[in-house]
Amino acid sequence: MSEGIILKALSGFYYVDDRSGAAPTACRARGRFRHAKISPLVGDRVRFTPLPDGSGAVDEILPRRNQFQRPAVANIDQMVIIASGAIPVTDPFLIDRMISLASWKGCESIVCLNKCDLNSAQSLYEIYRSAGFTTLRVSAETGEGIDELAEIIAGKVSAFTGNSGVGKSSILNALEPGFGLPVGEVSDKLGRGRHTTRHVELFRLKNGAIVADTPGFSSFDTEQMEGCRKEDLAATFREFTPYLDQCRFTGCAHVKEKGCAVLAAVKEGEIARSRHASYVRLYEEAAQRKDWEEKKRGT
Ligand SMILES: Nc1nc2c(ncn2[C@@H]2O[C@H](COP(=O)(O)OP(=O)(O)OP(=O)(O)O)[C@@H](O)[C@H]2O)c(=O)[nH]1
Ligand SMILES: [Zn+2]
Repeated sequence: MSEGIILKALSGFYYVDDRSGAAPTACRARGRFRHAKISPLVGDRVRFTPLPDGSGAVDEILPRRNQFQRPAVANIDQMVIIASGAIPVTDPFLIDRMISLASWKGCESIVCLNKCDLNSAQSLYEIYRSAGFTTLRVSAETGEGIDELAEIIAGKVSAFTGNSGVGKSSILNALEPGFGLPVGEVSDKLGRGRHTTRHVELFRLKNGAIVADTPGFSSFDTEQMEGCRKEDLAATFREFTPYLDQCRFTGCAHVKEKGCAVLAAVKEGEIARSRHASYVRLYEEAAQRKDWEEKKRGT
């Protein structure tokens, strides 16, 4: 039996890389996974049996460190959230939702502001820098900041996410010239990308980084995203931490309560307004999701 990592899942095949330098083995999953309703995910570490015809069969999925539904990947060390101050301009809510989800799953977030040749994304830069995230400016076009990004992802498994057309594939091409990933035109009047990337795929870069390019999302897609319980949400906003035990009432929701230390910090400019607004939106969503799940269970 061999061991490897699933780089790509397409049309019922899982492409498993065993680090031998040979092309990945196209594997089918054993029937028992289907019966147990378990699907192997891109990023899964698996044991597989190579078959005489060059294909293989996935026998076992090794324990996952984490798993995400959108993008559908497992075992991610860090989310690299690509955003842009140029068209298509990124809504900070999308960044905050990704960061919160990643944090809940035990995964670091890096904010990478692309297209800085067109727009320096100053307000996004300040929001995420001051919240304590590694925030960098890059340009896939001019190459600015690409070396810094290469250092941040070296030796780790990173997922590149971001709204469609923000330049995820372009950045991968800039990191590894010769990759030649297809890049879409942002020609649409609304400034949306064209969803060039349709599936999740992991790429191994020369510096040992493993990177997932994921399909770009729109705000519509993210409405259906998973999330944590409302009680766990504040802990996924890292800059709230120093204030969480300073509120007047225990169990404070930090939404509009009297004597809330988080709200006071927002007022003082110590927490960005957009970050708190995202928190409130996610809080309301989490509350609704709970109601809905309870109704579904008939409780
Ligand atoms: N000026 C400029 N244009 C860029 C930059 N990065 C990407 N673009 C352009 O933005 C458009 C979209 O780039 P993609 O790399 O396809 O974006 P994506 O995020 O992978 O898009 P999806 O696959 O739809 O999620 C292309 O026309 C790129 O040439 C940049 O740093 N500067
Ligand atoms: Zn509070």
